[in-house]
Amino acid sequence: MIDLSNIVADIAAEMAAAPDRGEVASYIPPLAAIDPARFGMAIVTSDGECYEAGDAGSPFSIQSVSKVFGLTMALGQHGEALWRRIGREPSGSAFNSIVQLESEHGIPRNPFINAGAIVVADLLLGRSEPGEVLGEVLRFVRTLAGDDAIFIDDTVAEAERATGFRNVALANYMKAFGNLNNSVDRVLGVYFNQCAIAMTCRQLAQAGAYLMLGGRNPETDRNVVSVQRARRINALMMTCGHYDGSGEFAFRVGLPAKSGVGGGILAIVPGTASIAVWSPGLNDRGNSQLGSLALERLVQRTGWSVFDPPAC
Ligand SMILES: NC(=O)CC[C@H](N)C(=O)O
Repeated sequence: MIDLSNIVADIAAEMAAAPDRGEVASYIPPLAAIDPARFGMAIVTSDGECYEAGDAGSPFSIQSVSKVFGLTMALGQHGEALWRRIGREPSGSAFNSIVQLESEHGIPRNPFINAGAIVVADLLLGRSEPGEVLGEVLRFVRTLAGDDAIFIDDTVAEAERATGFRNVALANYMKAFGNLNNSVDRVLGVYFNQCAIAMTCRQLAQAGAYLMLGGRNPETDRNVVSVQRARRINALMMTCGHYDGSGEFAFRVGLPAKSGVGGGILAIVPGTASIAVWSPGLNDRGNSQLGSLALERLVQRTGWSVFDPPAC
């Protein structure tokens, strides 16, 4: 019998003592100010329990973890047509890289690198106003988490707009290839604000629960996506969710997971658990250093990697 309360408490204690905490993202100024000593973890299980430790109740900037929610919404609106504009292969490049776009005609490798998420933002926009779309994204995440307290951190969004030169470059480059319908300004208005959503580990683990349950949100008991779509989103998280660190993460942890430069990671154990970890220090691939380590320890103690045999 797995004693999750103890496991989560032990991991949080080990992480509190960890000497190498990585480097906090510095290119978005408000993120640079976050204390690297923070660590939180929350696990929502398929039987509705929530186990948590450390700073699991502190909001943090979810950044690229939001790409999972954006993709889920865009697939709901556009279905398989989305894949005409975005690939499904790992990039092996940094999250904000531009290099592949030139030889690949402005089609981003996958929806979880910045370029891919910018095209997703364009798809979400359609002919609507950025404010409306952001309202929908926020409503979606609040519904998934069953918590209306989730908010967009305007200071972070503003800082991203002021410093997001690479994202402006990516968007312009894809626009030149005809892969954005809206203006760069409108698309990035959605993208920057979506990245600036703040959530706690508890809220994030709850929001990801539909991916553990074959598309069903346990809060509303409604299907957010079909079983097949949940499986496919999980597959993309496994292969692309940690950018050029995705192979290493699969090797060490073996779970579908999506990271963000705020230091958050959402990881899914299909049929069993939805897990959110947060520690702001990043490794050299821009993924949470201690978040990855905490998940590695968790799968070692639970046998939850998708590459482990089922528990007998
Ligand atoms: N990896 C990330 O979390 C990147 C998201 C960040 N908002 C950016 O665009 O650079």
